[in-house]
Amino acid sequence: MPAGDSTAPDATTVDARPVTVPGTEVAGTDDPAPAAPAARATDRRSRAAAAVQAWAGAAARERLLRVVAPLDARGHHVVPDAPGGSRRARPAVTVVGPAGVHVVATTTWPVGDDGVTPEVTEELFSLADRAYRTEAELAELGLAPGEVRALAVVVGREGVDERVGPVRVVGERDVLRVVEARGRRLTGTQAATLRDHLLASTARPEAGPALPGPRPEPAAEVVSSVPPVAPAPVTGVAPAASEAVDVEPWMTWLDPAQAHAVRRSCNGPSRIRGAVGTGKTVVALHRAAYLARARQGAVLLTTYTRTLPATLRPLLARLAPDVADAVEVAGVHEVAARVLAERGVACRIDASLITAAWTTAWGQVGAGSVIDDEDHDQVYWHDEVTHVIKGRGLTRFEQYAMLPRRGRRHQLDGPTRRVVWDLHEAYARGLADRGVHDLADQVALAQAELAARPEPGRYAAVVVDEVQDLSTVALRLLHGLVGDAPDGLTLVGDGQQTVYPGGFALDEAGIDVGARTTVLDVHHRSTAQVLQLASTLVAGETFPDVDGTEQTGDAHAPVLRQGPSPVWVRCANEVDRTARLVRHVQELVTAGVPLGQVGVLALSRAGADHAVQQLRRAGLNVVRLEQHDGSDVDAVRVGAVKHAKGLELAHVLLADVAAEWLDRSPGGLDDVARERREHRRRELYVAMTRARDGLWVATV
Ligand SMILES: Nc1ncnc2c1ncn2[C@@H]1O[C@H](COP(=O)(O)OP(=O)(O)OP(=O)(O)O)[C@@H](O)[C@H]1O
Repeated sequence: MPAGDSTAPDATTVDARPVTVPGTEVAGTDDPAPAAPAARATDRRSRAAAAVQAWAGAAARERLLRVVAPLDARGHHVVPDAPGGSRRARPAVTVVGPAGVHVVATTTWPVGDDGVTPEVTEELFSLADRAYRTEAELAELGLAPGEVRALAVVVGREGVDERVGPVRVVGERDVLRVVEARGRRLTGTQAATLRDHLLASTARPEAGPALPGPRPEPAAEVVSSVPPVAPAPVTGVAPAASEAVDVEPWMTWLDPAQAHAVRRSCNGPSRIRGAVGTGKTVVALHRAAYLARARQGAVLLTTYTRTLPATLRPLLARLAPDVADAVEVAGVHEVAARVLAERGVACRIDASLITAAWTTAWGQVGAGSVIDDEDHDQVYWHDEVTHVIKGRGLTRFEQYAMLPRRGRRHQLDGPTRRVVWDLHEAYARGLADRGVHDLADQVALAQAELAARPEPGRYAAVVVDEVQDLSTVALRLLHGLVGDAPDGLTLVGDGQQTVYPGGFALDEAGIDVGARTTVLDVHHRSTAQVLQLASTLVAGETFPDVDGTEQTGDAHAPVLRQGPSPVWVRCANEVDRTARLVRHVQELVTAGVPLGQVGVLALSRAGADHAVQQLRRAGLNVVRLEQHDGSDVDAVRVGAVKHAKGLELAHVLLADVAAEWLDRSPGGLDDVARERREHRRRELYVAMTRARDGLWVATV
């Protein structure tokens, strides 16, 4: 078909050409009817116009069906769109198949240099709106929002590939290639489910216009995972093992609460929470991509853990190649460092000088004082200074004297707090004397810098994963980047997995999430057996949630996936434990488990170092988690639990667990011992729940 045909009349253009439409009694302008009264003439004219419009609509539909015929021939389902949209909307079809969902319409896209006319703008806007409505409808079943694409086709053309907002404009002869280039994303069962749903919905009347834009906030305090319309059972459309797709299953198919959380529109900062393995990181990735598509400007996806961004970056590139460049994935310290560098603010981080500053301060203030007791080690006071004091950005002793110290069980009296404050000041002097800053200073400097000279356009939105690990100052920094803008700040996390003792509440950082919280409750990672053992560690325990309340963990739906029982070995001594650990890794390798799917996690650095040494001695390839760049290297992952946050492995071995940490009720513990034990057990809980299939714990 010639290029010029793209401007042929269609349903949006009332053309008065003299055409006789078969099956109608209405003729064109040379109607030989005898002269009649004016009213009858007007009536005839309007009936003629309607008939021509109907004809033109039918022709446009036919043309559209010709455009998608090659897809039909390749096994994609073509579903006619429901009537609706704007009066001038072109007919559209939804193509559902292995390559995802495409809402397709033809366009009068300009051929020459005329630019985009208002008519084309309206066509594309209308198509984007149809795709948006389809996305909303299919999200109820769990289809990931990014899977619905809007395709405007220039009839008779080849080699056209333009993007106008969310709409991709392609030539007719490019359609098949463009669609199939997306690879195999949906299983046959999923595609058929979507087709049936769309076919059923085309039969029902439109729910009225639903243009993209601000949507009303829900009245409920917490949005439950139950979608507004009962979805098809997730299990019914989840990919079966025999129907492999080219992408990770979660990239295209979400559970309904996840899909809701990704698309939810909020008039201010919002929160997404859920127990371990409920897909929070998955949702964070989807939401970052979703916001990048919906907005002008960059989106920041950030987290506290330095190692997690390296894992997230390649996932995002696969999930959303179309917007991967618009999403910056960076740890919060990386963001702070960048801000300072851009503004020429000096900030020198030097680990050995930082340690020297601490050691000197401890010698000057801590050693021999009331805080130098048997109950607390220096790590406790270091955490108190860096997380509790500096993490909040406290500047005066009076602030610290009154602080509730949420999450720290051991109460400190006034004189003790005074000593801790003196220690903090001595440490600060020590850093200054050496011309260095620690990581808490780095974030505080960047936060102060941005507060003094804001940069409102830097990011269109910020999505924070593992928010429970951030400090108050880090949250202020991130909040400062986007403020309370609609959908500006999305906080994702689980207070039960807190492994740093800052204990902050969102209001300390000036953040109010109001009723804008979504709770995820389908566990997607571990077997029921792994989860059951891990859950005993936190059952009945409370933790200070970022909403300022004391919480027990979020519940999740029963886990159906079954696997072997976790192994708990009681070893005679350390030598015995190491030998068994190495042997178990070797057994997994012999059983065909890839080395990269085995993780050895430790609670202490010494435990991780020892495991690395012994595994290497046995000839096994090892990569330290803190040095891992997220690539798919064939080596056992070894590291501290802190570095395993957000990660998962098929098999997890715990290298340095003390038997008493697993003991349910030791009794008679004072506050300090109780706090330490709770902290340990929370870390163990995080470590164990990194395992998808196998868990091995050895105690001495
Ligand atoms: N919709 C889904 N379909 C299939 N798998 C999913 C889905 N959502 C999540 N998963 C899988 O579940 C596992 C856990 O997901 P994710 O890491 O996002 O959970 P999380 O809540 O962030 O976990 P944690 O808090 O324990 O770190 C991953 O293997 C992920 O691929």
